[in-house]
Amino acid sequence: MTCFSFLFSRKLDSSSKFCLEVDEVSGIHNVNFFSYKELRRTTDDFSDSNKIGEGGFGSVYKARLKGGLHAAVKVLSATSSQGVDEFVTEIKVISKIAHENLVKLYGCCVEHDQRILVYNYLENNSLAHTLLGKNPNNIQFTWRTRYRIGIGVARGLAYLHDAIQPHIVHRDIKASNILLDRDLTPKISDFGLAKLIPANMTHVSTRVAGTLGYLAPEYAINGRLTRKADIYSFGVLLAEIVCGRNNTNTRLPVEEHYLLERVWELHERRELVGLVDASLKGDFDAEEACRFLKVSLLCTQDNPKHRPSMSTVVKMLAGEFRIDDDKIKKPILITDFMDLKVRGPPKPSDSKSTSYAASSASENQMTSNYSSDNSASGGGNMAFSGLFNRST
Ligand SMILES: Nc1ncnc2c1ncn2[C@@H]1O[C@H](COP(=O)(O)OP(=O)(O)OP(=O)(O)O)[C@@H](O)[C@H]1O
Repeated sequence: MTCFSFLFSRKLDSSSKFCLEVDEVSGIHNVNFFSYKELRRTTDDFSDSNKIGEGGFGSVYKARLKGGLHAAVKVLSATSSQGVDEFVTEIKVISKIAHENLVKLYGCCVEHDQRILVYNYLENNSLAHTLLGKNPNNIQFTWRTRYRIGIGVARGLAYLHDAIQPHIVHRDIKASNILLDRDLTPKISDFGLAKLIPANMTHVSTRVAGTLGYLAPEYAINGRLTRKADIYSFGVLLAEIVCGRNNTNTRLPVEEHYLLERVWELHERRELVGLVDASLKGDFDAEEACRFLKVSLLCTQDNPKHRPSMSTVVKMLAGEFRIDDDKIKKPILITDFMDLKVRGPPKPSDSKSTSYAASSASENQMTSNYSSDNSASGGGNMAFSGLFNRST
């Protein structure tokens, strides 16, 4: 990891007083530690004017560090649905790796009951806010930009999945976890749910967590986590990037609610080009755009073994690996075998914690509350940390 020691007050070592305070970070090395005082000062006492976002973890503030570097400071809130485990996972995973398409962790703060993460500041927010949301900076997502974003995210994931040992499964690939820097280079963020898969293992069994709409059905049902779960989520995200809409949008006519279903229908009719974001006004490379949508279908195939690896996806997107149309079958949606029902229409005031019930053909049942992901989804995306009764 790059050392930013000129910016930071201390690093964790055996003499650090923080070691005594926090069992949970023992075993974490080479992480820069900020003092709470310093972060308070650089965010102007966590002022509202410096607040740049809010997620499941807590609030995010813009800070100006010593030396003038900007940072995003994520403060774990006491009421966060995410906890100390995810805080520690995030530090352990991201502090050891570096790639152009992954967010960079500058360090953290662990003092008394404060848990804070400090990242490089990314000027252009997330794809959920910009491409799929209100787009306050009025970013122009030309076809070239979308192409670069799609391939960039694929490269970041290929690095996590194939280039490093143990492999890392991110588990929460979605539009709000893809941040954009000044040049609109995509950076995968939010490693709090990530899992390491040692080389000698094909999967790990784990509590199911992720975001509905992006969640690979086989993982949601049996908790067997492989890299293919991320590949499924990437396929959903890729379709969103090309089409400029959320994977689920219940404000659209009923036949258009689910983006993947639309992609499949138009693929069968050989009319994929009709799905490309209308805001491009036809100014795109049709061959590339259709190729991207076909990759999206391949990534979301029912049988995880039929989904290409991320390294192959990178080559397919770049046109260096031929896509065999015969291999593209109907993608699988979680709604295909889980009868997900909203108990009553979500009210605007319910936007942070709407209860959802799920019943499925199997014995599995989601037992958690869900919270809505972002307003642009038309109530479709539900972020959750779902617990399934399962026998794995
Ligand atoms: N490194 C960063 N640079 C700039 N803005 C950031 C950075 N990290 C987060 N943000 C902003 O803060 C918001 C909240 O981020 P956070 O990762 O906490 O939650 P989220 O991914 O939006 O939602 P969830 O926690 O439910 O997955 C983001 O949408 C983004 O606007």
